[in-house]
Amino acid sequence: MELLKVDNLTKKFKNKIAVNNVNLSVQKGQLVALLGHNGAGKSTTISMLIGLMKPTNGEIKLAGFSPNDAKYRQKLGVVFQNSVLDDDLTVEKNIDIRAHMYKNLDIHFKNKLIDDFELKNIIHQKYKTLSGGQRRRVDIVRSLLNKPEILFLDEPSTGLDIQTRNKIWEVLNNLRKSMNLTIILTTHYLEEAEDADFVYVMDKGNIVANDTVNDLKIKYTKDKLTLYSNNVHALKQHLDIDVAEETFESLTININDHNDAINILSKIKDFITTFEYKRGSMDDIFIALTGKEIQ
Ligand SMILES: Nc1ncnc2c1ncn2[C@@H]1O[C@H](COP(=O)(O)OP(=O)(O)OP(=O)(O)O)[C@@H](O)[C@H]1O
Repeated sequence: MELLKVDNLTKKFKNKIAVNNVNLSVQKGQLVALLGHNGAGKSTTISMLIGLMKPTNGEIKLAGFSPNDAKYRQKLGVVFQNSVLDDDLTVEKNIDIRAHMYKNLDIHFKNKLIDDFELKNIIHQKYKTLSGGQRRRVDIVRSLLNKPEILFLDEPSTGLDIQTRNKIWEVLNNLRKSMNLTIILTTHYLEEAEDADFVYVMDKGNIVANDTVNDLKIKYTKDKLTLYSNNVHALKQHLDIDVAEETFESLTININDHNDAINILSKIKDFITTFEYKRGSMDDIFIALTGKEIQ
């Protein structure tokens, strides 16, 4: 079922077009990534989707509602790049202030979130004394208290260590299963986009690709096979395929998949000492589409 539909979304700041005719379609329960460099237009897009910024042009519908409908806002959870919590209040107080804003708050769900995101032993600490990872976990709990249908995460993992990032995603993935939660995230982390059901790549305000991770890989990446040899010259003569990179001890070739690799390896096995096989990555996709590497 289509939950969010965005048509020709555009935002101009004076003469600058920050978001240019963006179309999005998000199905309920999907994890959708908006991937792009600094300044690509991701945050501006999110700001319009959460009703914080008025589009210059275009239409946004969430389950049929527009951003200025109260029902639209009730369906949202938002984690901003910069926290909106009160530095001088404890974690508990910050969460409770938000919880009191909801008439039908599910206390069990609130407690479950506090457990799942492991906030119990920091619950009496002031927000300003928390580490970046702890803050982010509190921010996410705050955004989920109202059991949103759709959660917007604007660069949720920036500056977090790998363990915190994994923990956050473990809990979010469980919520996706149990609540059929839909998540839209903007990210610079390719690994995060790798798990997405669908990816929109943004560059200079435009969507330059929209596809599943698998299809993006098929279209824009090649697997690489690096062959190491004591006699690179002889190896090259036995390969009937173009060489992408050459060093004094190795040749690297672009191939379609592991079946190609097995065929090639069986033909030239007597000429190599060892090999490396590397599958195409999201990085390759980004470079192919924008000419730049993402961080
Ligand atoms: N209020 C504003 N006034 C003028 N220009 C703006 C404004 N907000 C954003 N921009 C410009 O719009 C473009 C898109 O910015 P945006 O913050 O959406 O990018 P982003 O992809 O989210 O980048 P980042 O990854 O750094 O957060 C940038 O060139 C930015 O300078």
